[in-house]
Amino acid sequence: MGVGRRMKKQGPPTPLDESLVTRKRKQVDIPPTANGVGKKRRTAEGPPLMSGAILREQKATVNGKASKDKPLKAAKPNNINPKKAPSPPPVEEEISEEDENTDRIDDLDLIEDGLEGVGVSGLDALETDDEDIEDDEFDIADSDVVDSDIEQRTRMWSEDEDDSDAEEELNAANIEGLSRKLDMEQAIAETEAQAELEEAGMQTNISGDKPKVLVDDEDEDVAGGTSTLAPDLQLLRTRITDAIRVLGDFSNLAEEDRSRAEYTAQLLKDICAYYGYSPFLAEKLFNLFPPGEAFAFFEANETPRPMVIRTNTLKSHRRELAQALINRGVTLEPIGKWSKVGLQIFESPVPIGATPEYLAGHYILQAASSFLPVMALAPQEHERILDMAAAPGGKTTYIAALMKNTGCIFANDANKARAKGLIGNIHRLGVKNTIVCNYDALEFPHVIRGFDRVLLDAPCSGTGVIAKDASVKTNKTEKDFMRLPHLQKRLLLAAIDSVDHASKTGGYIVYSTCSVTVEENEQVVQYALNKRPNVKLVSTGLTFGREGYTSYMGKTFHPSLKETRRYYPHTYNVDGFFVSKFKKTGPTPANAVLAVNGKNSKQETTAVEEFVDKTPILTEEEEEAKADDFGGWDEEEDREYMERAKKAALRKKGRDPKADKAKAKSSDGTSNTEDGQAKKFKKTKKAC
Ligand SMILES: C[S@@+](CC[C@H](N)C(=O)[O-])C[C@H]1O[C@@H](n2cnc3c(N)ncnc32)[C@H](O)[C@@H]1O
Repeated sequence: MGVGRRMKKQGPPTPLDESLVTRKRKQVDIPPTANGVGKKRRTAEGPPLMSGAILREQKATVNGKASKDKPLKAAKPNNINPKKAPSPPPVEEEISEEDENTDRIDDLDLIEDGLEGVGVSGLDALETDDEDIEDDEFDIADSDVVDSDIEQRTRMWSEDEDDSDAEEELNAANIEGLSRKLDMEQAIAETEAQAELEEAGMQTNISGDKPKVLVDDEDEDVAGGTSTLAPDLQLLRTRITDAIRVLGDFSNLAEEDRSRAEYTAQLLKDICAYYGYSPFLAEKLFNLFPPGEAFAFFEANETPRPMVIRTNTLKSHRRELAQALINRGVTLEPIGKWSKVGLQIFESPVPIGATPEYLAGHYILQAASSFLPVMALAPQEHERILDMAAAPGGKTTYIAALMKNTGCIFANDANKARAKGLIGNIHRLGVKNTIVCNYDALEFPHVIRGFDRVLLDAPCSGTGVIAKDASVKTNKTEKDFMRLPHLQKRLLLAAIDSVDHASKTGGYIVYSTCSVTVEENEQVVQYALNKRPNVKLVSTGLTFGREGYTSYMGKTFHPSLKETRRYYPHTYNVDGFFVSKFKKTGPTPANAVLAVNGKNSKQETTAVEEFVDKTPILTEEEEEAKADDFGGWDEEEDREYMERAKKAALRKKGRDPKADKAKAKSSDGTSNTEDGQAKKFKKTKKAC
């Protein structure tokens, strides 16, 4: 590859080619909605990525509306063949118990092949003062880069070098011109979009005021297909957009004597046929948004999110890494002001999961939204952290990097095979402060507790990462949305009970999922608030993301749920995610049962022997005096807790603990106080 070509790749990606029908079609397809979703997507089009970003930043400054939770480029459509038809409904596969328990992996670390089309990010305009995260002082001008690109690249890095760059460009002399230019661009985009909408209307027989959406006779549903005919995707799509238009302006556009429910039912049916969702999941996801936005969400699930890598600051610096990859012909740029370690990869002639830098552990492939729970956790150096469901380790290794390999992390995963993958990543990235364990995390407060911070990145349905795993569209059933929240609730209580409320530096719990359903998020958080009055929700510290629901479909949640954050593919071009942060304010009250390793939830509420977090609140001197090599815990006390837990569990099963003890002694010659769990615990502690 010649220098010229390489240099060409270094700059921001070129704007989408006007001649491609795909762009137009994408615009046409966004129905104008009351909430402006369609409009947002249209107006985000136009200038090249970075210059667009800079201009938009300037405009935002001009208007004084640089909204922190409204990324200026968030709604930019992906450039991955927007014409692509949605994936057909996947063939239903039988899911093994293990797969079910594993649930979603929100990291791409196992991807080892090269890049093909990579979407344009909406991330780079997100703002934050991520002061906690260090960046480096790599001088880009010293590189072997040909001058012609330096200008572009300086812009590309301006956010690191000088946050005020964009504002400096905006001065009294050019403010008016820039503003006018932006207005013009916006006007052009809107006119284009309008024309295309009209054109779309004319292409069908529904041109006119009242689109024909409702199908009277199912047998004659040409668009939706019959038992013998494949669905007509183009017609289906048009009907979907028309239904959304009607629902957005019902009094004017609906046919006479037709109800909203009829239109909604038809729309849902068409969504299922077009995108391949089960009716159950389509409805669940549809209900999260106004119709127009739901459409944007379903659309976003058809294109992959941008590929992102996280610099491993234990081994490299972002600029140094970027330079090394640029030299290999990789086109990349920082993901945005909100992260100083993320790089978005646009194009690469080499497999990004097999470069020498990758193998040397200078970076990890990690979805952008997967940074967020760790940023919310905000681990401090020398702390003791528990990552309850850690494999394959994207978040664990980020925590280790933020802690600069100090303190101690317990990285746990119930799945042994996945825990091995976690070990691999830990080694590759040079993490030295982490102990990998393989417990059911429900056991945790009885294995070790007293952590400064706990991350529970819970197993979930993966409705936020459908673009990565389309099987979610059909393989999640009603049962999953009962089973998973049930597990998540118990895991969250275990997370809370594992934290030291008296931690001098922490006392925080972060609960996150890569799912967007309310059952797995707000409802789980609300359950924890109900069961543990010794925690409260606090700000995640994340500067963007939508507030969590405080009410949803007749359910009302605590007002503090607005401290939680939701992320969607169609708003920030990131995987769907949910992040919440709790502060533990006191010991678990006596009437609450410390989360136990019960096989059923009843144990939590009906245990005869209650386990109470008796951790006293100590003064600083007492804490210091108490602290042993690992922040202070009492082995005798833990053994006692474990024994009592075990006895309670046996009694509940109707067995006599004494008889079992005798049996255990006779079979392996050891006392049941030295059971597998205690041994594991001892080993773990020794290793630490
Ligand atoms: C969303 S993934 C975690 C991703 C991980 N935090 C990361 O950033 O790489 C959920 C994990 O939970 C694990 N898991 C499921 N049930 C568990 C349980 N009861 N205890 C501990 N881990 C569990 C799964 O094996 C899976 O690795």
